[in-house]
Amino acid sequence: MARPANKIINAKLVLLGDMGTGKTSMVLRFVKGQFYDNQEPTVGAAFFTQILSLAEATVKFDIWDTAGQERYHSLAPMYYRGAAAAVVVYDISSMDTFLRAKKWVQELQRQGNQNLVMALVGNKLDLDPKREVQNEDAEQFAQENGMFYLETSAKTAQNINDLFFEIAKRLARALPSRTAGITLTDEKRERKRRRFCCLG
Ligand SMILES: Nc1nc2c(ncn2[C@@H]2O[C@H](COP(=O)(O)OP(=O)(O)OP(=O)(O)O)[C@@H](O)[C@H]2O)c(=O)[nH]1
Repeated sequence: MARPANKIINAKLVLLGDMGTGKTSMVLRFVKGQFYDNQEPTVGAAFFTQILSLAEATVKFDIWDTAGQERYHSLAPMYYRGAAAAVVVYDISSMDTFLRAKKWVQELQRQGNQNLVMALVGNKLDLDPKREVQNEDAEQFAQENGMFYLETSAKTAQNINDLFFEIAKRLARALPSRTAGITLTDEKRERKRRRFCCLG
C-alpha cells in the first residue's frame, strides 16, 4: 500500500574534520555502499546527494564533504554556512584528530547556524585495538556541547547508516508539524553561493 505523503526536508549537511579521518569514505559508504583502502584526499570539497525516507519525513541531503588538509581551512565557512547539520569527524586511533575535532566544534559554535544539528563521530572503529581516544571522553565532550555522538567504521559500514538516519530524525523533529516543503538551508545565501561557485 502506498505510504501517505509526508513532509519533505531539503537539508544541507557538511562534514568537517582532520585530513584522513575518513569523511569521504563515510559519505561514499552511505551514498554508494563503497569503500576504498586507498581513498585519495579531497581537494577543496566534494558534493553528494542522498535521500532518506523516514515514517515522519523524507529527507533530501545535500552533502558537502570538505577537505581536511589545513590549506583548505579558509574555504570551510562557505560549506558550513546555511548548513542544517554538521558531522565533525575524528579517527579513534589518533588523539590529534580528536583535538582538531574540538576546534571544529568551537568554530561551528561561533560561526555556524544557530539551530545546527551537530554530530561528533569517531570513525575507524575497526581500529579499536589501536584506540587513542576513549569513548567516554568523546561522549562527555559531545554532551557538553549539545551534540550527539557515535562511533563508526566506513570500512566495515558499522553505524554509518545509523548516523545519517539519526541526523534525519533530528531534522524532522526540529521542524514543526505543518512545514511540508520547508527547506532548512538558507536559500538566499545558497542561491548566492551557487551563482558564485558556478560562474565559469
Ligand atoms: N581502517 C579504516 N580506514 C578507513 C576508514 N575510513 C577511511 N579509512 C581510510 O583512511 C584514509 C583516509 O580516508 P578519507 O575518506 O580520504 O579521509 P578524509 O577525511 O576524507 O580525508 P581528507 O580528504 O584528506 O580530508 C583512506 O586510506 C581510507 O581508506 C575506516 O573506517 N577504517
